[in-house]
Amino acid sequence: MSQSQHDINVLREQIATYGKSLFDRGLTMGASGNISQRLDDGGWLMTPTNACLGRLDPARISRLDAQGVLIDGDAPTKEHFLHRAMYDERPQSGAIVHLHSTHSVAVSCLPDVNPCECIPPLTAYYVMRVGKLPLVPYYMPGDPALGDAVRGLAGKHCAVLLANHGPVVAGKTLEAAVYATEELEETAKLFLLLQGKNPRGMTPEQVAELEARFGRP
Ligand SMILES: O=C(O)[C@@H](O)C(=O)COP(=O)(O)O
Ligand SMILES: [Zn+2]
Repeated sequence: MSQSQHDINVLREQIATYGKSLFDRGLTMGASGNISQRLDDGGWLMTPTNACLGRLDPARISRLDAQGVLIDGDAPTKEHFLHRAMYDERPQSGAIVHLHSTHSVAVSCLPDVNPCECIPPLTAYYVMRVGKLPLVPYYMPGDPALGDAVRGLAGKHCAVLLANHGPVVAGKTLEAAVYATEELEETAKLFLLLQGKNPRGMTPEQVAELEARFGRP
């Protein structure tokens, strides 16, 4: 059964609350970033294009039907196809967060980043929340080709890093997607702090043990 209007309004409020929390902590700036939530009827709530995540009006959050047609609220983020590509490949995911969080963006600009795993497994929590983070080649924001590029990776990865742009992170719930985005940003910071220091990361055995115990994110 699909959600009631009341349930959808609660989800709208939740997007605005998390958006403000992320913005207030400097995890995204200006009108950058976007958030979406899958709905039971096959549609989505998405933040409107050019909206500041810190000042979202829940009533103006875009609601799209299962075909991606706007049925309520303002025009959606220009990355709607990127979010939809990720949902198509990840039926287990209920929400997606895209930010321009500083340290994650910095990693996305490094020349020698490993495109299969932009940040090594430095901590257990990173392995549990984010896992292997692939790099998506640079595309202009809003380019539909970005959706196709993400589609090829999203089935196996809950998070991807857009080159010279920022992270896109899916979670079972919006809370889970936000937590994973925060963990990614903190680990990107650690990774940058440790540049040139030859850090001791998690061993493949330790990573495998975590995956066996907690599953892949
Ligand atoms: O970087 C961009 O332009 C977009 O990816 C973005 O973060 C904000 O775009 P809108 O969601 O369309 O405002
Ligand atoms: Zn962006």
